[in-house]
Amino acid sequence: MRIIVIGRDGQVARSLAERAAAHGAEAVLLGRPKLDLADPSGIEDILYETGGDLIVNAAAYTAVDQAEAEPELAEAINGIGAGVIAGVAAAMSVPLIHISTDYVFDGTLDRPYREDDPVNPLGVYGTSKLLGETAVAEATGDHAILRTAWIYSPFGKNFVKTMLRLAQDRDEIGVVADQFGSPTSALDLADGIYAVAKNLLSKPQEGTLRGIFHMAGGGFASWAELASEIFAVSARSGGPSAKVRPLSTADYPTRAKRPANSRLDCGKLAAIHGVELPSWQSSLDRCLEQITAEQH
Ligand SMILES: NC(=O)C1=CN([C@@H]2O[C@H](COP(=O)(O)OP(=O)(O)OC[C@H]3O[C@@H](n4cnc5c(N)ncnc54)[C@H](OP(=O)(O)O)[C@@H]3O)[C@@H](O)[C@H]2O)C=CC1
Ligand SMILES: Cc1cn([C@H]2C[C@H](O)[C@@H](COP(=O)(O)OP(=O)(O)O[C@H]3O[C@@H](C)C(=O)[C@@H](O)[C@H]3O)O2)c(=O)[nH]c1=O
Ligand SMILES: [Mg+2]
Repeated sequence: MRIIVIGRDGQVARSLAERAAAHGAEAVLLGRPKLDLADPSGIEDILYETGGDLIVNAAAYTAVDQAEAEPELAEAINGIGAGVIAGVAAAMSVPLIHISTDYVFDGTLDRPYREDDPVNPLGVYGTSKLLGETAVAEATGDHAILRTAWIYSPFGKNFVKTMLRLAQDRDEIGVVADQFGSPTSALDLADGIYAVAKNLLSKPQEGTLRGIFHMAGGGFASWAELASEIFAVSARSGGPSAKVRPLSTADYPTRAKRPANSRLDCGKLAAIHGVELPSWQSSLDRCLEQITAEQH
């Protein structure tokens, strides 16, 4: 199985590269400057030249606060660009796995979100990702849109690495305790993506395998709970740690509004694709081990 991955240095792209061999797959990563989602002109030629059995779009404009100041760029990359990739996937007759986000929801529901719950993004990033979902679905029926959340990994930028960095010169860190979600290891997500890829390729006509699925780590947390667990694990191995001061959203103003509840119900994925990601706590342990190992 040869997979074309859109995105090169991102958390999910790098995790797909790292996990490829374990799934007997070859991952070819395409990123800027060669492939720029904001500049659709050359994309079709590059994808045809590269060739593959399936495309995974793991590239996106992911700076949630910055997006409020750059809505056109975020929508070009996450909306129009995603649709261009999907159109080429259709032309090449290969399935597309597209990665989307919990931030398409407004967070007002009082239970974990299912795939068919109403979307209503609170900010530009979520709006742009929702445009991408629509563009993908319009361009090709042969797709799985995987909504995931709160990704962490040893790679790139994420909340886990931010907390470890801040703890290096602070004893106490204020973290919002009233936003709840589904922390997800990018490496677990990569394993899940390969499992879905195999299902799509082995049953090209099977409609139930196609559509929107929630794929996130097992269990839920607030950002403050996640931070506390990061520091508890890090402290045990002598790494940086700090006391977490729980804040309300109002105490931590940000440019973009974030959902208070974006917990994802992943039952549909388990029932249809037979995929269930490990609990966020067990994977966080492994991620911190990997981060610590890389620092020595
Ligand atoms: N991070 C998270 O918590 C979550 C992410 N997601 C989604 O998961 C997917 C992967 O996210 P993640 O790996 O964390 O993202 P990262 O921010 O780690 O990486 C994003 C990648 O997209 C690339 N990219 C950005 N703009 C363009 C462009 N114009 N053309 C080509 N490539 C571009 C970046 O390239 P470069 O290195 O050149 O900047 C980078 O490699 C995205 O679709 C995101 O929306 C969903 C839920 C949670
Ligand atoms: C750094 C920091 C953040 N926070 C809060 C702000 C925010 O509510 C929450 C998380 O902040 P971050 O900016 O790290 O995370 P954020 O950029 O909102 O993360 C999101 O990224 C996009 C790409 C997604 O798709 C989402 O699933 C989600 O992972 O923690 C604190 O309370 N204290 C802090 O010191
Ligand atoms: Mg951020």
